[in-house]
Amino acid sequence: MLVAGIDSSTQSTKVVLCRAEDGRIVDQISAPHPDGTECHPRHWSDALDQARELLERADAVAVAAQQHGMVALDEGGEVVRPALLWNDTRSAPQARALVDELGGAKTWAERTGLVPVASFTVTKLRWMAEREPDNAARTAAVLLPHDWLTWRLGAAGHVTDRGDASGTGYWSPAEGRYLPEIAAAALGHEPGLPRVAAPGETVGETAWGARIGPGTGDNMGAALGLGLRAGDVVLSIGTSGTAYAVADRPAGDPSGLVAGFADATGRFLPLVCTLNAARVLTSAAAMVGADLDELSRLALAAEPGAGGLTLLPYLDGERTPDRPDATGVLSGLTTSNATRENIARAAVEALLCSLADAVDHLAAQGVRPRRTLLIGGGARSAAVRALAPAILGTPVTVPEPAEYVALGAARQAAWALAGTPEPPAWPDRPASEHEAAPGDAAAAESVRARYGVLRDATATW
Ligand SMILES: Nc1ncnc2c1ncn2[C@@H]1O[C@H](COP(=O)(O)OP(=O)(O)O)[C@@H](O)[C@H]1O
Ligand SMILES: O=C(CO)[C@@H](O)[C@H](O)COP(=O)(O)O
Repeated sequence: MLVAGIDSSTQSTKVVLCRAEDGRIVDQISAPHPDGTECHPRHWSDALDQARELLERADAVAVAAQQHGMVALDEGGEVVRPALLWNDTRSAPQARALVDELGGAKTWAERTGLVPVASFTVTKLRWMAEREPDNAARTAAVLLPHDWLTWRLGAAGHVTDRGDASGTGYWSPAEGRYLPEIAAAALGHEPGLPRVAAPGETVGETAWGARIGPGTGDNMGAALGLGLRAGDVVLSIGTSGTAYAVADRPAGDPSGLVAGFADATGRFLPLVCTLNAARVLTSAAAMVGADLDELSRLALAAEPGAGGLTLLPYLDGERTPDRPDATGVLSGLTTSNATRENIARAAVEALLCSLADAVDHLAAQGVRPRRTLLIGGGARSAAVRALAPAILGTPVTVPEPAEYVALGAARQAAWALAGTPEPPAWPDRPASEHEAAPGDAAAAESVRARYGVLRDATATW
């Protein structure tokens, strides 16, 4: 039996076809999405259509997709406007207003596991209600990207899962139910919301007769694809930077730094997300006129500390910390340290400092890492892999490069096929272990200290 897992993430769609019994990959394909922070959902289905032949070989399929995006549908199921994505910051003022209106950060964290920032769906509903009242009035149902793709594949009605529902801001992870009054307060009327399927449930059948799993958010998908265990902390360097761990109890962090998501297995997934990750490297590469491999080589040729350069990597505004209007800052520049090598090094160190902050936020909520895993496109950078242990202050495990989100969706599809209470036990994939080089370890403390000073000094800019 074969199963297909779909990862419809910010920059692209990736599909893997695997053997259902052990997850061995037999084929894979990818197709790009347009750039931008809003996207008509038809671009996701167009990208998926390019994988149609591969998909039709599968006996079961499931979709994991970028979280939080607002897909508004009218009475007839037509898309009302392009989806506002998780990295669109226009709803930051609405986020602040919603926090105040519904009783403050502590109440939000207790009720929904989240404190609204612009990423979460609920704030996008409010933005549409205020700025596009006609679109809001026409909105009969609100889905997330994975819900919409799952429906288009043939699900029986609108369906979601706990993982993705927990990123909306109108679902309670602690109680496992919607809070429709919050969606209504944001939008101006109560929209139809997708049914929350059980983990491992079959939610429909494709046109070619394959079972459809419930799908989930991309981070929950990666957790399932990695077979995450207690004590594992994942750092994912994709368009977003994320740090997360599985937990038996829901999180509710009133500071809003940690989002108290649910996972795709019935447990929970406390998670910190930044807006700036792999693209910090692509932007730095463009700055120094290099490709990504050359950027990595340049960074490794520089001394630890980048000759005194520090980059604050909030290029597209930032979500953690909540600074939607922030920009990047390059500090400490002199005539003697302004080299391509130092700029490359500063970019890699900045990305890793931002992830180290994310791990600290998880630790403040009681997550104690025993193993740190590095995944996502950015983990393909040799410089990231080499410098991560020193900046993070811990050895790092890098699973072999693979599409872990898509693999998680495939494992969920295999689960739906098996109809068992637990997902099939797929073997761990090979991984490499990385330790800090002595010179890097000694310098890391001052690199993080300088980064912290710049981060805090710019908080009110
Ligand atoms: N060798 C590399 N070095 C640095 N970044 C890389 C490398 N290979 C891919 N990337 C980056 O990884 C990102 C894509 O990662 P991915 O995890 O697939 O993101 P997403 O899930 O957000 O679409 C792109 O921004 C790409 O530039
Ligand atoms: O908003 C979040 C998590 O809360 C992001 O992690 C999105 O889910 C997008 O992920 P990538 O495209 O970076 O994989």
